[in-house]
Amino acid sequence: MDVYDEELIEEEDDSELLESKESSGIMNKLMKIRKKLRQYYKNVKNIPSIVIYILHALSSRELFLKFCGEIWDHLKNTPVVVFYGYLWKTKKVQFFMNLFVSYGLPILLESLPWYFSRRKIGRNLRTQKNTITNTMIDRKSFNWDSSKSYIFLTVLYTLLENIERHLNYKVTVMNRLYVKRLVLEKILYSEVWAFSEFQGRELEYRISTEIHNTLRLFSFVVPNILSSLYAIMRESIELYDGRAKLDWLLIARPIASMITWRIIDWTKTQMTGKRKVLANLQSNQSVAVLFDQITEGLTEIQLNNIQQKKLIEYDNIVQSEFGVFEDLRLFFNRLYSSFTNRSVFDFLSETFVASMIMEKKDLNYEQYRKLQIDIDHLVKLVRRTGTYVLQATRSVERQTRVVKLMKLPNFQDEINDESLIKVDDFNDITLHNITFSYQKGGKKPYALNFSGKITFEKNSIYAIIGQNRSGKSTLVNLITKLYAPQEGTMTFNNIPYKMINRNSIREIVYYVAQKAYVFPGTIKDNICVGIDYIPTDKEIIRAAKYAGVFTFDEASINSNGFTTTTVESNPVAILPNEKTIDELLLADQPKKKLSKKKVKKILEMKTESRGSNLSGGFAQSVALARIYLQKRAKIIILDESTSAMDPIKKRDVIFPNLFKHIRKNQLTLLMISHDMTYLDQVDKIVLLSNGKIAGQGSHQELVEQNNETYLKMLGLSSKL
Ligand SMILES: Nc1ncnc2c1ncn2[C@@H]1O[C@H](COP(=O)(O)OP(=O)(O)OP(=O)(O)O)[C@@H](O)[C@H]1O
Repeated sequence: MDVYDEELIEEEDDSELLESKESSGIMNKLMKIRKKLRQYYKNVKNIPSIVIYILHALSSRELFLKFCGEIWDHLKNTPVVVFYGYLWKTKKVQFFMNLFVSYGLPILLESLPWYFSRRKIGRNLRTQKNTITNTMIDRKSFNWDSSKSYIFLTVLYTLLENIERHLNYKVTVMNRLYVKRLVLEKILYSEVWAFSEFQGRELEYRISTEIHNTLRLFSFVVPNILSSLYAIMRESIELYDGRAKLDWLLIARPIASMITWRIIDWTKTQMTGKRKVLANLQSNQSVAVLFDQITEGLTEIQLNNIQQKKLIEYDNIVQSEFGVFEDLRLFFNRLYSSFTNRSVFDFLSETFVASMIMEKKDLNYEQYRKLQIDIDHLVKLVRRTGTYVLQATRSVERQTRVVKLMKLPNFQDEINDESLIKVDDFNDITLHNITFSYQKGGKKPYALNFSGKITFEKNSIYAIIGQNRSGKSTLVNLITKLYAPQEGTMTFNNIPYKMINRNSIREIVYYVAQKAYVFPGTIKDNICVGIDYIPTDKEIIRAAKYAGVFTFDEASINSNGFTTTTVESNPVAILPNEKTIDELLLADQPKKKLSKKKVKKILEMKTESRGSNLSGGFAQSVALARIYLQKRAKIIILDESTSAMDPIKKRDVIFPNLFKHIRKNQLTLLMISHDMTYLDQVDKIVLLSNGKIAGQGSHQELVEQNNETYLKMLGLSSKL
């Protein structure tokens, strides 16, 4: 039980408390006992240690409060508490439905007259079935009344059972969906760096499933344990009332039968069961991974002719599976199961006990059956309770990984944190003497480690350049508050970054990555992602046009959409300037403008996950188009977002439109690129090398300074 793990019961700082109370006599004794107890429970982690721990906590008010605090600290991150807390905040109806269906309804049904209680109806049904059967055995005439009542009770029983089941099912399905939403919310608002140990699929499937399973503890397992315990109590009382007819053999037989079945099951598992399951799981997983790899890298596999190697990999997995199937033990396992399933023990023991009891207690067969059925039912209840208790233990064990996810650092609370400043305009950003490392604790190697100052001001265009791994993207990561530097100062409008709400910074910034974020939908959907108004067709077309979405090799568009071949730019396909939507769409002069049909076709073209049906440069154009629809952004950051575009498109469409847009709207552009052709058009270049500032200034200034690194990058240095 992780609630009672070492952390919780380790030597706490209540030593002060102990000392301050040592003055009083009785208290003194209590303290000594408590010290001893503490010594004991420190070493023992089992139920007695937990009981002792609780007793210890109950010995003073302060310790009790501390104990409650500690328990809460542990519980608040458990899936059950987190999930119900989440429902309470976001979906109260579902919260109350959970409580009602799991706890309220069973209590309600049990407290209404007997024909509302499944337990009581079940008992009546068992008795009536026995009576009807025995009427037949005794060759008496058929009892229509009992039969009618049996049918009626069966219908009622099924109705009640299914109402309960249906409600349970509904709540469970909804819970499952809300669990996924909770996980999604955690992912969306968690610090990106905290995810290294979680994989996307694991978060979506494994964690969701584990949270869901642990919720069963609260919504299914615990209510069932409680209702089974209640039923055991009631059924035992009723049996006790008729104890004159009871005999120990009657009780011992089903217990012995239960134990026998346990032994049979255990032996079976020992023989082959677990090994088979394990092997199957492993091979399934390996096959899934192999298929994943193959679909991801199919192009490379085909072009490099490595299909045979992949088939051999599969054959190796199949071989390991055969290793298990060839095992003779499987055959013996089957043989053993067929024999034990014939229930020899059950049959012989029952007939033996029946003859003994009927004679000893002077019972007829009907009376004997009635007793036996009630006892069997009781044993079944005990067995069921045991299974639920086992399930409960497993659920608790499962919590560890989920708790880890719940504890992931996230900034959801920051959204409404009033103590942080919200910036709503942009003047400047400065970074001064920054040291930053991705390693925990800010240890070497440093991604950035510079002395000096970098400033980004409003209404300006900046190019951030440098060789691979020089720290360009890292600089952007710091500016967008994705990470914080270990040393140095960073300010936004002269306010230290630490004091600023990160969401407010991100409202002002619009970021486009190198690998375009393309999701399944249409090109139009992908252009409009993330904006909080509905743009007109005219706005969308203009954005697309500025970003080069219509600048392509016309031959590459066919009846199925685009081919993924590299395209050569066709500047003649550029749309005309500033026309009305109808003019834009109606114009159909193939050599100069795109027809309405083609524009529509492009915008409505289906995109696949990760943009797999788009060429790299085209996907980048789609992503770039988004910046032209941003109305709040004051800073545009492009992190190699044009790297896959052809040089003609960049020269004729992308850069002219981009710079015009930035200047016209008085925005600030931070552009990371390995493209050197536009550098004379930017206001300032920030040159990085190995995490340090290698130069700053306009193209002209850097050339005049004879900046070695810069000239080298331009290919102008003799010291290449
Ligand atoms: N998420 C990360 N975790 C650990 N190290 C990282 C991470 N991102 C970058 N680094 C490391 O930080 C250093 C700087 O990387 P960064 O991506 O900032 O360089 P860059 O100049 O943008 O490079 P490129 O031109 O290749 O994109 C590199 O050594 C890189 O390996």
